[in-house]
Amino acid sequence: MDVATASRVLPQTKLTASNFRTLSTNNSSFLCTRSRVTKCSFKLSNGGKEVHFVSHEASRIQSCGSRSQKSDVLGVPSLSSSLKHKDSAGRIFSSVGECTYPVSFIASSEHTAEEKIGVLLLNLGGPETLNDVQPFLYNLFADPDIIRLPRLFRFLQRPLAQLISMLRAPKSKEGYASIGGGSPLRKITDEQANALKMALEAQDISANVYVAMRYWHPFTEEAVHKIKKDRITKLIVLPLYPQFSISTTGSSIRVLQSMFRNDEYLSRLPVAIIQSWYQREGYIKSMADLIENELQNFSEPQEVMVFFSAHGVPVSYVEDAGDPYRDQMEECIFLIMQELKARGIGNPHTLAYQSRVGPVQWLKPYTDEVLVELGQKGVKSLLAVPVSFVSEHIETLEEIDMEYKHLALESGISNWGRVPALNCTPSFITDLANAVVEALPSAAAMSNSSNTSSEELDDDEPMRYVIKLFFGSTLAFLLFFSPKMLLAFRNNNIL
Ligand SMILES: C=CC1=C(C)c2cc3[nH]c(cc4nc(cc5[nH]c(cc1n2)c(C)c5CCC(=O)O)C(CCC(=O)O)=C4C)c(C)c3C=C
Ligand SMILES: [Fe+2]
Repeated sequence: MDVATASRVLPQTKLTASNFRTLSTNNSSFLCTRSRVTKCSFKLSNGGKEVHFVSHEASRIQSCGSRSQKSDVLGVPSLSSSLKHKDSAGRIFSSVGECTYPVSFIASSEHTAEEKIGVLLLNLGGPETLNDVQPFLYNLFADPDIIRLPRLFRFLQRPLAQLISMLRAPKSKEGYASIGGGSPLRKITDEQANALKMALEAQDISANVYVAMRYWHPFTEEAVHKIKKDRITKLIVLPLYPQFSISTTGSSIRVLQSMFRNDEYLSRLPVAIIQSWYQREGYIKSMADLIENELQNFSEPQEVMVFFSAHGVPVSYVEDAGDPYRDQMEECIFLIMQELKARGIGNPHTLAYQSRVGPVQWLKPYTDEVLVELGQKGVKSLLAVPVSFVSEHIETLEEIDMEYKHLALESGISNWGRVPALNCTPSFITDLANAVVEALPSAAAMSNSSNTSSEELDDDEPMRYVIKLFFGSTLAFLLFFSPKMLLAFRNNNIL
């Protein structure tokens, strides 16, 4: 895939929900001129609506086959989630999400001796002690990309976060207590950062690797402060989420953008952001290796149902806000299964979504419901594969290993296995290092453009604003006074 990841780089991005929606529409064409362009025209075929994105120093990387290819190569990326390409080495990658944003680049600068390269790993963060749980939850629910309130109700974000975090904390604490009293995420992410630094060194690239957590230490702000202190001259932003979601990578990028926008040094710093990398050959093969190994632990490996369990997101993210998460997840599973098939492993498989929170609809099917159904259908052996996250965390160690295992056994699935998270698997870390190397030539300064916040969504159109206002009020009313919500409050299992 090589520079394919770089095609997901999005400095100067206007990260708005309307962009997500507009640009994730299928059957669309995206037209950019080559080299430095001033205008990218995105044309929707349904309805003929045309949207123009103007950028002052625009050039757009299109997926290309060779590492030596210059970053100012422009192309005609497709938005179709089903499109797949082969690179010069015949490896398959897809164009999913390439045009999720209007993207602009300054032409590449060569890697020079004086350069101080930084790699910023984005992650979610987790409470390190039980006392951290409630403030961690507050940070999470105070994020407008996690609880997406209509603009008119934004003033409720923090009080709501306070309320929900307090109600959720006892249940969360139980979970964290059962996995040793805190999240292992910081330790594992630090190990991944060190391993990545070494993997880059093995390619003669000296880089500082920083960890930026969204909801707990070390916070994004702390990492950015270090980057400034170290006078980094080129930065690659690498989310530790293979698939893009508004709620994860999108949220962290929004924070970065608001920090970079108003800082003289940061706004000039050449940056490349790798949006998603679920389709990278190295990642797909590493996942297939883990599955292949784990299947060997079953007495009849070919009988085992391979059960992919991904973290869910509310349906509205995908269907209203255009989050590419579900499409990317489905394609990711397709690629892993294709890789297994190529190795002669043709097990049945299924995908379900776990960890739903609160009274809204989440992506379906739900993991717990599917496990029960599979048990009823007579499935006897099942291998759970956590797929949306690359480190062990509460949802693998507690939710899958304890809750779902228990449910599966109760439902008649007698042979249970679980694929470990990738953590520091060497082939995976090497692939991350390759992704960084491939993105280096495309680093470009972030724009000073003023409007990058997802809070400034699509309220600029009066009609849309009125509609949002109406549905927002209805939603808030339903949310606060629905029997389900009241029941949830009463049972203390809210969110
Ligand atoms: C790709 C991964 C993840 C997506 C998408 C995601 C969306 C999402 N999550 C919540 C609510 C919670 N998430 C919590 C913890 C948590 N979530 C992820 C990953 C994704 N979340 C991770 C890696 C973790 C940290 C785990 C750790 O080890 O600490 C929690 C807290 C834990 C709990 O109480 O269950 C909540 C709550 C929402 C609402 C959401 C999308 C809108
Ligand atoms: Fe989560």
